[in-house]
Amino acid sequence: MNRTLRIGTRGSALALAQTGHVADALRAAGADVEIVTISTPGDRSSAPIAEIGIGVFTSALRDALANGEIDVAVHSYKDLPTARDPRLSLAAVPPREDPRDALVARDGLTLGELPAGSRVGTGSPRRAAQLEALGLGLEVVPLRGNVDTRIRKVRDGELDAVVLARAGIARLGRTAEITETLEPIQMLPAPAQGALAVECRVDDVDTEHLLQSTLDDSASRAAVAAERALLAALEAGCSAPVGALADVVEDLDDQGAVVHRLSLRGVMAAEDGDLLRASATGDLTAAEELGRALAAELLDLSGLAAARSEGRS
Ligand SMILES: NCc1[nH]cc(CCC(=O)O)c1CC(=O)O
Repeated sequence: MNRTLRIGTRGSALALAQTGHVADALRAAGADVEIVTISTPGDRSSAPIAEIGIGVFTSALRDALANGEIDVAVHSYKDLPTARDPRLSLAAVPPREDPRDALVARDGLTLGELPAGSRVGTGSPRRAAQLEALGLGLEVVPLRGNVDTRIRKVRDGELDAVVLARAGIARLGRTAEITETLEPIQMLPAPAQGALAVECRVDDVDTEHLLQSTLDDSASRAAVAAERALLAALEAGCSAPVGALADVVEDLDDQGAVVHRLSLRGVMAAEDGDLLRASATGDLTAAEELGRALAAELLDLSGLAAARSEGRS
């Protein structure tokens, strides 16, 4: 291809870092690329995400792509709405970063070392619900802003700790500031956390092929597909309290041969704030079915939980 690919990105340090990696990989494959920064309403507002809605970071980028202002859009996958955009093709899911959440706390402390009453910042209902369920007596404080702003609140002494996606901190080269990486058993990440979504126009088959062959990682794509199908089936949107994580695991088939399968875990907050958990394993080629099946199981559990709390009252 001898045209220059215009890659659109948000202007935050995190977005520029992750788009830079995508651009480098495309250049290494011989493509001619240029980066175009697009400002989104999500970048201009400081209201809680739950109020301004899912898609605030991504729809301006998607419109610019559909209109032909750019040829490729790079998103944090977890910020995308679950509904497909018929104008666009999800051409590549690059190898996923560590999907876990991370704690940045004062004085090098871990979650378990934070004294009761410590103020822990997060704007995410998913993180808040899971922090509260740990029973450590932590005070969860609402928080928004970019990675730098959030970490600064700990440095300034305004908060004792913040919880962030490890991937975001890593992409900014600041992993030294992490005081604990949270295990999924305590804190399941957001569906698709740590993954990127690289889109092009649905009719731009040359670009689609280039992105797919240069960037796509099938294991990351399958894992994220399962997590997102679970989220979509729970109709929860980005900031609702749903966590999910799929891992590719080795299993044995009927003949005793090693096969790769998907192991999916999910968590959801019931109405009374209790956490409901479920897990299941399925074929790599049926990721979305696995996600939907686990969502159905969580919905059954939430029905049982609701009936139980009614019985109590
Ligand atoms: N909601 C904002 C957002 N979108 C993507 C990331 C981090 C990188 C990623 O998960 O890919 C973050 C920051 C955070 O949750 O701490």
